[in-house]
Amino acid sequence: MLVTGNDILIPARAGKYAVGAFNTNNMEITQAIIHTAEKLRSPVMVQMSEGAIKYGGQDLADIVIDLAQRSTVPVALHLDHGSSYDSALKAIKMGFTSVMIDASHYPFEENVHETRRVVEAAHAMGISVEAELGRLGGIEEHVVVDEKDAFLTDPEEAVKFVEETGTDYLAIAIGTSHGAYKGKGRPFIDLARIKRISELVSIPLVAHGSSGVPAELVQRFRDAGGEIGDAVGIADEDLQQAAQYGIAKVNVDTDLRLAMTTGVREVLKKNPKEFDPRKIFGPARDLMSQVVEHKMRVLGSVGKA
Ligand SMILES: O=C(COP(=O)(O)O)N(O)CCCCO
Ligand code: NA
Ligand SMILES: [Zn+2]
Repeated sequence: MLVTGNDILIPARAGKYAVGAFNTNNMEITQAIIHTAEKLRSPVMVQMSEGAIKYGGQDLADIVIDLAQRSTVPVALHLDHGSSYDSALKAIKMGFTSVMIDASHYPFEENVHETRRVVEAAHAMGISVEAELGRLGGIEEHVVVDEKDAFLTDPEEAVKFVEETGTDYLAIAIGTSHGAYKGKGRPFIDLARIKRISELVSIPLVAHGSSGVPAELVQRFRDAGGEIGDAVGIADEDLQQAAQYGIAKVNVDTDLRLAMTTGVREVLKKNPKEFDPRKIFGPARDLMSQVVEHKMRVLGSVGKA
């Protein structure tokens, strides 16, 4: 069934598990996400960035909405990194049941103002909202500690932000970053900060930049002809700990991108004569389903639907 983000995330925070929010850009990715959620009896959030909306438009949104409506588990369609009030309202008109307004790059007051506008409009239409406080990722090792703190979400400021905006869930900057290169060795994620924020803020918390970038997938990508540097992601154990500390939504895009591309590359490399789209995209869909399954097991959402 198609539900709002609150319907999925409030129980997740209360139950100390997290729910995967997986980015989609086509039918196969959407099927891998929702069919795996049904197989595992897991709630799930399917998200589209503004780039995905540009790429697939209402056609793609309708694929998600139709699968969600027919699904036997709760599914929300979420706008990822909405950049403006207009973008959020457009997504709601397209049938999205959850929208992010990401005004985290503005000064605090402007972030509050922009977020509150979206919250008022979305709530008037029964849609739930994600906002962001703090600067996500891209924190390099060379950044000295206090500068590093300048990026990460301040717990006391988070309390004020949630009170002043009425946002339903909050994306916090905890050291993670988007993409395949999240640091060296075991990338930094500030579990102590998550715990502190969760003690002060009772709404569901969101972790962006949480792909695991598993080494075996990276190697398969390379072996199939892909080129990628020393890619590394967030450790499964760290995400499990974060879910104990109030993280209820975990964003995953890079792992699905790597899985789809690896699946396609392997077929094309192995069978240069192949040109049946079902034989090219089918294995990619299967590999993405494996990635989604692993993540749901790590986050603890299996059987929660
Ligand atoms: O937080 C994330 C996903 O992070 P990750 O790149 O770790 O999958 N997203 O919001 C998805 C869009 C960013 C481009 O990947
Ligand atoms: Na988001
Ligand atoms: Zn993100």
